[in-house]
Amino acid sequence: MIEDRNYYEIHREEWQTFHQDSIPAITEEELKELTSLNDRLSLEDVKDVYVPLVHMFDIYLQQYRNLQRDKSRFLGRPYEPSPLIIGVTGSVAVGKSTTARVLQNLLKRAYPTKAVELVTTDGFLYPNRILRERNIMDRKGFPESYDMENLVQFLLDVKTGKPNVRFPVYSHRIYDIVPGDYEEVNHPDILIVEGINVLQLPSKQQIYVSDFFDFSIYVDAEEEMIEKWYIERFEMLMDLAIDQPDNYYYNYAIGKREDAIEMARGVWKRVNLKNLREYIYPTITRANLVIHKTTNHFIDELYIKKY
Ligand SMILES: Nc1ncnc2c1ncn2[C@@H]1O[C@H](COP(=O)(O)OP(=O)(O)O)[C@@H](O)[C@H]1O
Ligand SMILES: CC(C)(COP(=O)(O)O)[C@@H](O)C(=O)NCCC(=O)O
Repeated sequence: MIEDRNYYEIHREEWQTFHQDSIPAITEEELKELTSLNDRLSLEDVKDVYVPLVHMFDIYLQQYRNLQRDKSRFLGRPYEPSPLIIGVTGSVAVGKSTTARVLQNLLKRAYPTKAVELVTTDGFLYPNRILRERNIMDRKGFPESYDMENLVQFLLDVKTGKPNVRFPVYSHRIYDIVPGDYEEVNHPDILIVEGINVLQLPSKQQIYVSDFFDFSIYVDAEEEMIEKWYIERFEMLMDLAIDQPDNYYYNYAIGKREDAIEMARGVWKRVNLKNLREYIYPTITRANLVIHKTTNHFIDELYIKKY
């Protein structure tokens, strides 16, 4: 956990009482509908943690719009709305995608007329072919495994209002970039960018990914817990692969379970834990908000940056 005078440490019990009158209170029906979209997420977490968070985003969104509007008026330039961008980061398997998806759904609900899009930076990993050529297949997720220039260009295009901006897609199922597959965002009002690398400093570029962020979140938990969640997800991916010979996890799924789990533990330690310690965790102090999770993904504390 972080100890920093630049953060307000807020316990869940206090956090859950925060709200804004500008956003209508969520109904039990809506809560049930939202959690049914993601059965891993508890109703309490949505209500106690994510709803107040979306209420706080409202402050950022209003300020962002006012600032952009006043600035263009001052400069005598036409007001061109650009998206508010939120970054979500943390270790592999800490629950970033789950957090990003629930935020997307809650923001859509709070702003029914606004387009809220989600992009994961996995799509900007180099394809396995290139990782193999560069002999960095065991460095997947480390800074050198991402095409950061392309990611920065993507964010620049979206922020500056380019229409139909494409981005590549990564699949855990094939453990690779999906060849020729792209998704696109078209003038979103809010964009959530989720990935382990989004608060990292660039090695070559002049611009950081985080230069485009209006708000950033780091999802944090103890290493031993994240390892457990990583292994559980690995087992779930194996279970899904059992009848799919073309699935990356198939060979593990049909082999001895203990061997597969031992292998996954090795990957966790050699790759993902190393990456967490060397490159991901050091970015925690750049986040505007740290969400701290404990056993069973229960969120116990939040840290909000003061300045
Ligand atoms: N709030 C939660 N409650 C229960 N399980 C969760 C929660 N958040 C994530 N998980 C589980 O933990 C594992 C890792 O989550 P995921 O969102 O895939 O992590 P990441 O995107 O950080 O790699 C997955 O198996 C997911 O289902
Ligand atoms: C592709 C990833 C870097 C992305 O991380 P995630 O989506 O799990 O947050 C990661 O899932 C990964 O594949 N790491 C390499 C080692 C491994 O776990 O196989």
